Amino acid sequence: MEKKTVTFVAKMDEFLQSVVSQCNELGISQDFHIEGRRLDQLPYRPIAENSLVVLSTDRICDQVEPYLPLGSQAIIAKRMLPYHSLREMLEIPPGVKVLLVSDTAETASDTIRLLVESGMDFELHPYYPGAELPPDIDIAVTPGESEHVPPSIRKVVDIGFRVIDLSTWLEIYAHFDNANFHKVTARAMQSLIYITKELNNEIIHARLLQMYLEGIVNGIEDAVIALDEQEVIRFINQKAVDTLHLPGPRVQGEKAALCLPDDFMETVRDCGENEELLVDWAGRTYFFRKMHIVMEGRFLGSLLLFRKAAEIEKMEHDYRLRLYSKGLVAKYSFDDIHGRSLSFQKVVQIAKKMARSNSTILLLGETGTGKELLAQAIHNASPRKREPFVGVNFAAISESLLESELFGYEEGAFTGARKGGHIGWFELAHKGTIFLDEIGDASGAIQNRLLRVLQERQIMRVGGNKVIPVDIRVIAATNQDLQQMIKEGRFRADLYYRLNILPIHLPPLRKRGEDIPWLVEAFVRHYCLDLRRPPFTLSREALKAMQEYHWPGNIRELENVVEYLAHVVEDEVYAHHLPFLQTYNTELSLDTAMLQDQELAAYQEYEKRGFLPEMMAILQELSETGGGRYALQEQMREHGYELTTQQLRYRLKLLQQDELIFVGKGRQGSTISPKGEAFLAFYKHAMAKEGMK
Ligand SMILES: Nc1ncnc2c1ncn2[C@@H]1O[C@H](COP(=O)(O)OP(=O)(O)OP(=O)(O)O)[C@@H](O)[C@H]1O
Repeated sequence: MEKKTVTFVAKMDEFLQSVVSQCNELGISQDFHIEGRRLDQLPYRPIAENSLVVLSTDRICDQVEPYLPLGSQAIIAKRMLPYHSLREMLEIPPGVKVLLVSDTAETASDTIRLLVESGMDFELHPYYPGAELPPDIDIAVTPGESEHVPPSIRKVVDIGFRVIDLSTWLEIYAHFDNANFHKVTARAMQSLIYITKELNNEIIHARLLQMYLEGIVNGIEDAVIALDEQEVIRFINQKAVDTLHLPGPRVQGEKAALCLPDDFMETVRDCGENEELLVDWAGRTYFFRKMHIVMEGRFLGSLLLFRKAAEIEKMEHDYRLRLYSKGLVAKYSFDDIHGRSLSFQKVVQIAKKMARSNSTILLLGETGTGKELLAQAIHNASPRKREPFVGVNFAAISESLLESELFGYEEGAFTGARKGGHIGWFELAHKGTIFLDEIGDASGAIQNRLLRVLQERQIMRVGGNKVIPVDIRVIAATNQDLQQMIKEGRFRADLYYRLNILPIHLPPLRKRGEDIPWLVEAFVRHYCLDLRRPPFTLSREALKAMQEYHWPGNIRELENVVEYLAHVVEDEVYAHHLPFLQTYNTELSLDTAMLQDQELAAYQEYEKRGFLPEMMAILQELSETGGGRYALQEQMREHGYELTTQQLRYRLKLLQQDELIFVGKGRQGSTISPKGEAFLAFYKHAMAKEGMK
């Protein structure tokens, strides 16, 4: 059978092209001979006789009429949106303002009508070249006219040309009595089924996602409520239902003001975006936070999160306890720092100011001047106070261990490396403060690595290949003259400049004699309380002697002296009681039976580490001669103890920490303390008893 002709007439080529592709898609070209004419072609490309003429719009009827061949009939095409455009349109949130961009006012309003008929419920504003652009719109929809979209639009959805509606195809088939229309509907249905399936999958996916999200939000510890822009409750988790004593999640969909407590709603309104408040409702304190939900630049509502303040405090407390158990806390604050001299007050004032900044601090001062105390106080006055404080003493740990302790190591980094690797001090200090004590004792290799950490704020574990960023505040301290060490090539100048950003010089005690009475008073109070004994006073000449003494061990030494006095004097201290004015005085020495728990612990610790005899030999040497480290090293060698400088320094440090010796600055050397004498006597006594058995 000869195919009948259908001629489509339109102003634009694009319409004719879209008809051709629709005919191919739906198999219409198999039933009809399809022709296309642009309006301006009609004078020289006549329409075939007996052809059915389909006009793209009724607006061109008058222009086409003169060219209609005798006996041919014209119909107006009804148009619809292409199915594939539906998906993209559904992604636009309902109620949003959308610009409908087309080439003319007519096509713009035609498309708007089509969209409204298809159930799209966003606010559509027509736009075409020359039209005024309404304000506050950043999404545009266009039927293949994206070149007319104004540049201020952020998102463009091109739905493509409107295609011929199925009812028009039915009219064409009916006109020629062609019974094949069912094939066309079948093909059209296929596309629809495909789209429906896709949408269905998306709905299933969205439901699953919602279930997951609800599971997550119900699982978290915070109470959560989501309100839309009309303050209707869109979501509420079980925790919120319980906290506010609500009848159940069925309040979802209700106006918040009608079902949530008044004082709660007051907080919701008072709280700004992303603000956090501490509020009291029904006699309990809560931590409340409000966040705005914004999509495609549009405010969709608010997310309210709240929790009992006591729970947060408990969490913080538990966290602090964990830090305590690992020894990662700073015990001291500025309240524990005594001293009223002008020079010292200045130091404290500067330190308090520096605490607020994040910059590196370098504490310089002789041994015992309070560098570590100050570092802890700075940490506790800084915004990092709730985070770890990690102290590293470069003199107390051997070079071989130091690198892996500082930076951690990966599993298998070396023989003996722990399974699962090991977290280093820099990582432990993340978010907190790392205190690099005795930095002058760091070896060249460690100085190199430290420099890199300070520059890059990231570390790499030993045997690892991953860089780990660390957010740390660095406080370094030394009693050595770093500038002199730089001159001698023992300290890197660039590391010094990285550390010396905010330097604080702690004055030695001999330069602030006016502090001595205050310090003595504070330590007397402390130790007498500790020993549960009445406080004692210092005679005028004892105080004078103290102010005249040169205090090589600074405040640590003064503290030790007061502790010693607290053990041995009754109610008044005279100059002859002062240990630094005596050579060893048996009458005043502690009875070995009086060995305190702390000393006993030290004794057992040395024994456990296997260097009790060495420690006693050091004490013996110091009790006989005293003196500098080099001489001591030599004397120890004579006694058969081969100690490296590092080892000797470490042992002296331990003895000093246990208050058995006083360590002087530089070449001043160390002296045994009265406690040390008692300790030594106790040891000798124990050895003698051992020998008699
Ligand atoms: N201003 C002070 N007020 C009260 N106690 C102080 C003060 N300064 C120091 N101390 C006490 O003196 C002792 C030594 O202080 P700290 O360990 O901080 O000194 P340091 O300068 O770090 O010594 P080193 O260089 O030997 O490590 C500590 O017991 C500390 O509590």
